[in-house]
Amino acid sequence: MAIAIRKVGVIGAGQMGNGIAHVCAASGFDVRLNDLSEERLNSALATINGNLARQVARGQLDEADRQASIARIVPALSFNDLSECDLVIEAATEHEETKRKIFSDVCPVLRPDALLASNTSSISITRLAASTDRPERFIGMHFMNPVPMMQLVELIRGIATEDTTFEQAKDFIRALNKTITIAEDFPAFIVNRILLPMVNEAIYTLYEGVGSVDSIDTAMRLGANHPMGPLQLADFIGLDVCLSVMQVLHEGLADSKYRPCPLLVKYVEAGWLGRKTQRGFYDYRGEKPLPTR
Ligand SMILES: CC(=O)CC(=O)SCCNC(=O)CCNC(=O)[C@H](O)C(C)(C)COP(=O)(O)OP(=O)(O)OC[C@H]1O[C@@H](n2cnc3c(N)ncnc32)[C@H](O)[C@@H]1OP(=O)(O)O
Ligand SMILES: NC(=O)C1=CN([C@@H]2O[C@H](COP(=O)(O)OP(=O)(O)OC[C@H]3O[C@@H](n4cnc5c(N)ncnc54)[C@H](OP(=O)(O)O)[C@@H]3O)[C@@H](O)[C@H]2O)C=CC1
Repeated sequence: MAIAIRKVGVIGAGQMGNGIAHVCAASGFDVRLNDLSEERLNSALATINGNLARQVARGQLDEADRQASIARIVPALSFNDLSECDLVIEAATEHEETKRKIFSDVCPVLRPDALLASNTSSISITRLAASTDRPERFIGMHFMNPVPMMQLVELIRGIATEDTTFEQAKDFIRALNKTITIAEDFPAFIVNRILLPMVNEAIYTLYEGVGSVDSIDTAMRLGANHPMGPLQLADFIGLDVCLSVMQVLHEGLADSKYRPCPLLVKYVEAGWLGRKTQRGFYDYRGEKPLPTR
């Protein structure tokens, strides 16, 4: 039975969670934003405020709408604060056990008819759904980074996702004024099946000494008209996410062409995760980003 989606819970207030909360609130939905710490939630609200202000400065939003949007986002430190949500979107770390633990903790407090979605970049929706009490009302809803700027949402049904869930998810994404593409539930779906091997290949190009960080990013920005070079993009996505996606592809498709570049592994092991840790293929701690290799 279809339910009206008015109140949206977002679990994980990082790069993606704050962007999803931003677009939901700006589209008129009430939002409950959850993360592990009050500090992270406050930081996310500040980021959202800044990005909304950026849209006001660009004339994409008026000041009254900015204020109304931010007022619709309520921090939710406890999963109990999500109990009245019609839809909950999980956007926590790309680590299957973390997601499964979130689902086992949050499902008991949700209404039985509430929908549950994951913003996972790559992990099997069917497998994640099986770890919930509602595989029929579970779906992959894959937003792109940065969420307020990117038009696409990839929609992925698990084997048990019901038609009503699928239709409601499509209506919800359309209400966000986003464009839907449908992917089958195979490792990394469509966008990351194509994009992340390219990013991994750019890291191999650096690792093998074919080019420098600067020459590789310049080559692809000016040679292929990419808005960001692949190494800049890797830092933007997060090197931990890039590595997780390559590991899911490598394990899920059992093809050595998806093996993560050892240099990517090394950066993640060093905690150099890109922009979110101020250092990855570039060092962001100074005036302008400086290549770290
Ligand atoms: C990994 C996955 O699972 C799937 C994915 O998401 S793959 C990644 C997909 N995303 C991409 O490929 C992004 C490629 N980059 C771009 O399209 C563009 O560089 C961009 C849209 C991100 C920015 O475009 P731009 O014309 O440079 O915008 P501009 O106004 O100059 O903004 C530049 C800055 O603002 C950010 N930005 C602008 N508006 C923003 C908003 N509303 N919300 C968040 N960030 C915003 C940009 O990321 C960039 O960051 P810094 O402020 O730290 O420098
Ligand atoms: N980065 C990208 O470009 C894209 C990422 N995605 C996907 O979105 C999801 C989030 O990615 P991203 O936003 O980049 O990751 P981030 O690391 O930026 O944010 C993840 C957030 O989830 C929090 N978190 C971790 N465990 C829990 C928990 N148990 N309960 C609540 N919050 C938790 C983290 O807190 P803490 O840091 O304290 O652990 C962090 O604030 C991933 O599945 C990723 O694959 C999808 C599209 C694009």
